[in-house]
Amino acid sequence: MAVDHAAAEVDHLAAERAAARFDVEAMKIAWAGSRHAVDVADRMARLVASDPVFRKDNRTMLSRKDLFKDTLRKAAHAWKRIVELRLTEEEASLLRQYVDQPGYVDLHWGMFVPAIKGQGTEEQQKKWLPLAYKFQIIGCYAQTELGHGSNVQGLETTATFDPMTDEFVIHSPTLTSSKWWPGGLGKASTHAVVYARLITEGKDYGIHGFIVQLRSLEDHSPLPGVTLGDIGGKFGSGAYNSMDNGVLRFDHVRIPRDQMLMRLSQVTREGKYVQSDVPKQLLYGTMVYVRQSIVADASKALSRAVCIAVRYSAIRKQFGSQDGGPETQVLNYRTQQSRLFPLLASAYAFRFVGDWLNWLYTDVTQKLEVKDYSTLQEAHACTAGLKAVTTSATADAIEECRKLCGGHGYLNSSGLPELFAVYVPACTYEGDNVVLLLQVARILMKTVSQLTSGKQPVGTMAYMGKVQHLMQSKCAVKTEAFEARALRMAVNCAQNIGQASNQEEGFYERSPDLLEAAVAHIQLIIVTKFIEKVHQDIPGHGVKEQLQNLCNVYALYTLHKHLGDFLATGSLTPKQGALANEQLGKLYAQVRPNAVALVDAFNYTDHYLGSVLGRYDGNVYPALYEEAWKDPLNETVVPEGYHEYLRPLLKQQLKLSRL
Ligand SMILES: CCCCCCCCCCCCCCCCCC(=O)SCCNC(=O)CCNC(=O)[C@H](O)C(C)(C)COP(=O)(O)OP(=O)(O)OC[C@H]1O[C@@H](n2cnc3c(N)ncnc32)[C@H](O)[C@@H]1OP(=O)(O)O
Ligand SMILES: Cc1cc2nc3c(=O)[nH]c(=O)nc-3n(C[C@H](O)[C@H](O)[C@H](O)COP(=O)(O)OP(=O)(O)OC[C@H]3O[C@@H](n4cnc5c(N)ncnc54)[C@H](O)[C@@H]3O)c2cc1C
Repeated sequence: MAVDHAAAEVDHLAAERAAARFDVEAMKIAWAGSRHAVDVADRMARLVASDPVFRKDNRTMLSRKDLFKDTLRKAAHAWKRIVELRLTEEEASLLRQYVDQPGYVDLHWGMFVPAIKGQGTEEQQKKWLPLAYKFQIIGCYAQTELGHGSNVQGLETTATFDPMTDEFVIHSPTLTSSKWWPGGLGKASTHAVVYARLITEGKDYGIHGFIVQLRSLEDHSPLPGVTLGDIGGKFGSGAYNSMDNGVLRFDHVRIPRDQMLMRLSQVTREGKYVQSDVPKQLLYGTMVYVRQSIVADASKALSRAVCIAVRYSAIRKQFGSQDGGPETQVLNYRTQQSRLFPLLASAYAFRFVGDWLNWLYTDVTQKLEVKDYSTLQEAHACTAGLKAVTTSATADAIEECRKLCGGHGYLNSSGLPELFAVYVPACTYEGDNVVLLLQVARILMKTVSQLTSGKQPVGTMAYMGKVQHLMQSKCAVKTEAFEARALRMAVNCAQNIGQASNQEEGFYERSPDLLEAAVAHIQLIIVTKFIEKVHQDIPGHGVKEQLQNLCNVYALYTLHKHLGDFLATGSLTPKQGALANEQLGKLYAQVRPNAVALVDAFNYTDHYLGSVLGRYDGNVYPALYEEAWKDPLNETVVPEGYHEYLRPLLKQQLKLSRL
């Protein structure tokens, strides 16, 4: 049962809902993963929607200061509820999701705690995690600097070991070494995991993590030698401005030696650097964790936007009534369908690939615990690539949904401008998408180069082992065409790089093609995982059929959009390309009667959607009208400034016209 719309008097979308050819309740389970997941999400969504502290309809009208204070208030209230109701970790994390306001807690739970868990020794975890779990300290993840973000090895902050005092001296030697961007740093955090170059016995050992206290636990003032603040307003109103992204400089700040995160390497009391027998890439482990959770978030953001656009498109009518008949629902226009339904299919595709990625991440983590590092590269390639492809597609899709809602989509009350503004930095944070795709491309090139040596690729690269077959065959319009396209693009790149004077130069020259090869590889993964999902036993009347349909839409739409790649690599013939497009049109017709029910299956409350256009009851026009009157500009009939600026102008014009 959906949440705060139960009491709606009229369901303007009732006819749409009645037309659906599948069991929506069963689809909710397929989307959420289990009956239990639906129930917990429902309970948490209700809890948030019914609590006035979590109100967010006025957010875009708040000043930055008020918005920040509102975020602090919501975070404190959420924590109070979590403690009072003894919520489980699963429930608490859903509660935070439905509160739906970026804030320091995201970085505290999402990066600070995982960094200590992943890079701290058992002893360090015992010391710091209980403090973090009880919010006795608030932490952030201070990696990026003013001068370097993507190039982590280029960071300049130093941590120099002083054997005299058994301390590290943390220092910002240049302006560009100032930490810049960390969320929660600007105003809230008391501590940070700071990434700095470790220097001991006069040698620079590169980037390592350190736990550094930044503010007093008594009065929140910065500790001696620490300069910090907020980096300023960001894109959009409301949106990510609730987050205090910060700047931080150190002037020879001393921390005890045991605040270096020492699971991967240690510095002894004498100042000797000791490398553990684990791969040094584990330093990047927190980023791998966050990237997989960003993929899960992509389907949430995309499904929100699509839910708004589908419901509104079913309500909105334009044209077609010249002879007095009813106007056409814009959802019936073929163009609206061909723009919107692929996004609906993508929301489902990203949801399922996100689940799979979560499984992969859990599997890798378990292997790491028994010192099996064999799937580390696979985890890096999949998290980096899927993060890049799903966030770029989602950001574009939210903007497309805004356009699909016409003029009203541009109003803050549609929820779409803020959703876009909050979401779009996902293309940059946790690794710029281009930089991440180039990481995937490097791994692809490595895999191609190993094919001749007989080394069989594994995991998501396994298809490359079918090189003989895929390089020659003409493909049916199925997964095989995606495999052939991805492999041939990668092999073409490898051949072109091979002709350059050296590997690095070749990689640099061919990087635009490499990006496309990486995208092709990742799209193959998304299609494959969607197909695997629909091959599972999925209960509920018509549910499997709908998912099969959406899977076909996602695959054929991707094919249509990238037809140039498929044709250029000879993976498909032009005739097959045309047939695929033909088929796509037919699939849209099958989605149409189910579209509203397919977005209902996301089970979002009106509070979470935060959109007058996406209301469950479809009662859009009165809501739009009422919302307008709430704007602060409408508090007075005659605007402030009339007497200073409008009246004199109007009087002056009167004089001129009399001349
Ligand atoms: C409407 C309201 C709605 C409200 C919604 C509310 C919710 C909102 C919540 C929002 C919360 C969002 C929080 C956002 C947090 C953002 C935090 C950040 O950005 S934090 C900052 C994030 N910053 C970034 O992401 C920085 C991006 N940059 C980087 O990650 C690295 O510098 C690099 C990967 C690009 C290069 O690395 P580098 O070492 O220089 O050089 P090489 O390339 O030579 O690689 C060497 C070897 O390592 C290997 N390898 C590499 N990575 C990994 C890995 N992860 N693992 C394993 N292996 C890895 C690689 O394959 C190679 O292997 P091999 O060939 O030798 O075998
Ligand atoms: C909202 C937000 C929140 C953030 N939160 C945090 C946080 O909590 N903690 C933290 O430490 N950091 C945080 N960051 C920083 C973020 O991780 C970095 O901004 C991100 O990793 C990108 O790095 P950059 O800014 O150095 O971009 P740059 O690398 O300078 O990118 C600029 C351009 O150069 C291109 N480029 C760069 N390198 C290459 C290359 N090798 N080949 C081709 N093109 C290239 C990029 O594609 C891009 O177009 C946050 C950023 C944002 C926007």
